[in-house]
Amino acid sequence: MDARGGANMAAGACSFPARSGNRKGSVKPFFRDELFEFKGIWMNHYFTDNWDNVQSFQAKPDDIVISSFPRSGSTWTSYITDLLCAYTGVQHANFLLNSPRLVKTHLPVQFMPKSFWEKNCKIVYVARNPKDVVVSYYHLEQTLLLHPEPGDWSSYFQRFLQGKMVYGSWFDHVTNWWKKKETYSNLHFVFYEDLVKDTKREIDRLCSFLDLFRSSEEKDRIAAKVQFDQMKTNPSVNFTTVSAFDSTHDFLRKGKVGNWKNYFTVAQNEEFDKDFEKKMKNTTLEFCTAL
Ligand SMILES: Nc1ncnc2c1ncn2[C@@H]1O[C@H](COP(=O)(O)OS(=O)(=O)O)[C@@H](OP(=O)(O)O)[C@H]1O
Repeated sequence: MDARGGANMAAGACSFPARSGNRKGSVKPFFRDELFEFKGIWMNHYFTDNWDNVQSFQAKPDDIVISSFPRSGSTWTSYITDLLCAYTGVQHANFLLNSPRLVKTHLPVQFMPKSFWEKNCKIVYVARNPKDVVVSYYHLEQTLLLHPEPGDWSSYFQRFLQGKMVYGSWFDHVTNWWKKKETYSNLHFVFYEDLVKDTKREIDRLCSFLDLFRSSEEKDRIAAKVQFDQMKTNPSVNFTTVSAFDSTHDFLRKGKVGNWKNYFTVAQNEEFDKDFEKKMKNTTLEFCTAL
């Protein structure tokens, strides 16, 4: 979980859950860590060793949380939100202040520190077609050295369906966050595919949710600044250069809807669709997985 910036923007960036990659005397700064079941969710130690601090995190009422299952567009949404909170065409003094804090997390809803609920913080949840998520996650895990070895594509695909991923099952993650909307109104869903299709409209919606008033010109400037090609060349949001990554894959990789079609076999697609239908049958959340 990163506070003020998932997009590593202004002051006060911190990571949550946060800890050093140098665990239990390991000489390597980062190392591949195995999955284990943690309170019913597959996790790795990198994200759980700091658990008491995570759970006792003290939220402030104006904190803005950006939550998602990994690889769903959270960096993009964090960057947009960060610019919306800070941007007036030129960087003004507030840009250097620590409020509001942006807190980026991939925690399943049941793991969220209770302080966020008590303070009624605004939470933006980003969701993406799981077929693109699994492909994107597969590439990330090849390069992000603190995650478990991804193995080959077909076994990774099976693990995704079984929910044996860092942060658990995509299906549970998304549907449980969606269910939270029934009892918590300060929760806004953003869909990656909508952001790709019409960034400006999603920025408008974010502004309404966050009670931010930005001129049309400001929103246009932000929409241009957060396009994939712009972000890819921006080291503060394309984290490929940080030391936990080897440099063979890009953190901001393709930025496309439907890239899964280059990886799924016909049989995998059929298996996925069947599983999707079964696991999503009790939720009102609708997804188009054919895109
Ligand atoms: N501006 C913009 N336009 C389109 N797509 C974008 C953009 N910014 C990030 N991305 C894509 O989002 C994917 C990464 O998601 P996350 O930021 O949630 O990843 S992470 O969990 O924090 O590692 C990852 O998807 P893939 O390219 O499919 O791997 C990023 O490229």
